Amino acid sequence: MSVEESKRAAAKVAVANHYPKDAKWVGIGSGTTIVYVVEAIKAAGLDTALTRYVPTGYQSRQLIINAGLTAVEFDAIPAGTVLDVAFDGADEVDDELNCIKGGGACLFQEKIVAMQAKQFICVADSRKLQPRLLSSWKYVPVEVAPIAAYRVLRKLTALGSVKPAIRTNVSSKEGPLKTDQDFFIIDAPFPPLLTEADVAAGKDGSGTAGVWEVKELARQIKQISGVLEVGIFSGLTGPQAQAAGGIGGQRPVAAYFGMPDGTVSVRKADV
Ligand SMILES: O=C[C@H](O)[C@H](O)[C@H](O)COP(=O)(O)O
Repeated sequence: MSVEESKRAAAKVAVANHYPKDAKWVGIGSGTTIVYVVEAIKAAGLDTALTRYVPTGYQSRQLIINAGLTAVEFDAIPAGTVLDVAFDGADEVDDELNCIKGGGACLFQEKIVAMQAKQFICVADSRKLQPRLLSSWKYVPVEVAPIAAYRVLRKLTALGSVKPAIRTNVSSKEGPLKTDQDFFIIDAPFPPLLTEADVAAGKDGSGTAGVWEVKELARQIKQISGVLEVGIFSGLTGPQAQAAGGIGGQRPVAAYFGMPDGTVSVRKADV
């Protein structure tokens, strides 16, 4: 089965298992895999007339509109509204469902949409399924204010990143790539990151200087002035956040992976 077909298979199962029949608010992520989620929503024959779909960027909004669904920007949803579910792709997912996102330059809106949802569901193909983050995918995308970019590069190097770099356009237009917020993306390589289970088992990283635990690295990058958001999605899941009196979490409750043999593999969070 092709990678595209495997993404389609994963999307179909994820929508069948997690799309509430009476959904009023649904978050729609970015990238190539989310296209199949929207396709599956349409194919399910649900009544979507009263459902509002919250995009995570320009591509996501166009996807919703072109599917004949109703897009409502994040800043236009009524105060106190909690999304029933948010679907999105990922660049890599570890054993504990921590994710790397932002390979397609979307991460800030993806994070606020995920964190406004009762449950965040990840859909991907088998290449994204790894025991630890940065096993196959090699860098953490970080969205930064252009004026602070060189400062952030220096701070990332101090945290142990080897040769972080401002992402440039792949088109003929030269210069740094701009996000939907008109910010830059810095791609910061780090070695494979430790999970909570690794830390509990006493593992201490690569043996060299630096921060290698998922949540701690995310926390330290987020603290750098000039950083809008970091492409590590870790910490609480939606249900865990709600149990703690909050709304949603940035870690998915479940991740669906389309496998080369046509099956769909599922990882579920500890909730
Ligand atoms: O920046 C892009 C987003 O985080 C995507 O969700 C992520 O890169 C996965 O994209 P794809 O489904 O194309 O692999």
